[in-house]
Amino acid sequence: MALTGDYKLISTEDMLQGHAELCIHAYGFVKSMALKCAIELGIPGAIHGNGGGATLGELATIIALPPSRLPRLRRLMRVLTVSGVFSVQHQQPDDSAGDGMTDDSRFVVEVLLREGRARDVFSGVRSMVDVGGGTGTIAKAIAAAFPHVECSVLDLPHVVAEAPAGGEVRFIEGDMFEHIPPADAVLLKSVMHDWRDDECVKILRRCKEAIPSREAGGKVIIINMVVGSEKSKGNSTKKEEAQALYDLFLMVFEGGEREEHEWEKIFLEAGFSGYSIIPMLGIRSIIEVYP
Ligand SMILES: C[S@@+](CC[C@H](N)C(=O)[O-])C[C@H]1O[C@@H](n2cnc3c(N)ncnc32)[C@H](O)[C@@H]1O
Repeated sequence: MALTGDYKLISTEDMLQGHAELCIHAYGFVKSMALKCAIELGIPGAIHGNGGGATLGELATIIALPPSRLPRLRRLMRVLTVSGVFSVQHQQPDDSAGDGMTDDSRFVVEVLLREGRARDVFSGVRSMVDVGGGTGTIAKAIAAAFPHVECSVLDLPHVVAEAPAGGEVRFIEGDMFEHIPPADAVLLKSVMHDWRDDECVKILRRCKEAIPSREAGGKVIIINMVVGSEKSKGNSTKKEEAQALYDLFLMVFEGGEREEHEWEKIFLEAGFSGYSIIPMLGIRSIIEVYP
């Protein structure tokens, strides 16, 4: 599937389905890693010895997993259930289950601009800073599509040094943990999944300092996954499988995708009053967070 070809010939639904399937193939090796890990942990034997089924908590106790590792076990089992190695019979309350980035940004912008909802996201926004915005692919596309939005990019000095000079977008060197320049909206695309909860709370506090009140149009726009937002009944969807694989892949880098309650926790801790999830990007969503 060509991601840089002529998108116009393909429907948005097909593009997003294709993206989910591409992720499943690209991160397919994660399934083998997960299976090896499950065998080494003795999970199949533990389930068998427990009568053929176990809750996550029971499993953790049987394999003597430290409680701090329970979230990682949940992520591992999510991959093994969405890929059909194990099955979930009853959903338990605690059991819910460089260039590449630039291409991805082009893909996201293409989808964003096709959908009327993108207009809602940017209407009334007079200025936006794309935090961790790299060399500005998204910011440039937004500036071109929504000329009323003054766009800038904040990134680390060595990244900004590679950014093209001139143009509509202003590049600012800085550290998002220290200061974010003022704007009506702060965009964070594919940034938060690289950081722990306490680090995300720090970034979000800097965001809150940068934006005006909700009444004055202030908001943070996050583009990331909300894992398990479309709970399937019965078979797992391609979308869930792609999300679970990518999430476990990120664990190698100490990162991870979040479920809605995990997002909510960090938003509240950073002092935000509310949020709204717009699931319009296939395996990812736009999350608007309000001060
Ligand atoms: C995973 S990339 C995402 C890039 C872009 N948002 C996208 O989706 O294509 C993370 C970006 O965050 C930037 N970054 C990392 N730490 C940062 C910091 N402390 N302050 C500002 N930017 C940072 C990196 O340089 C990189 O450009």
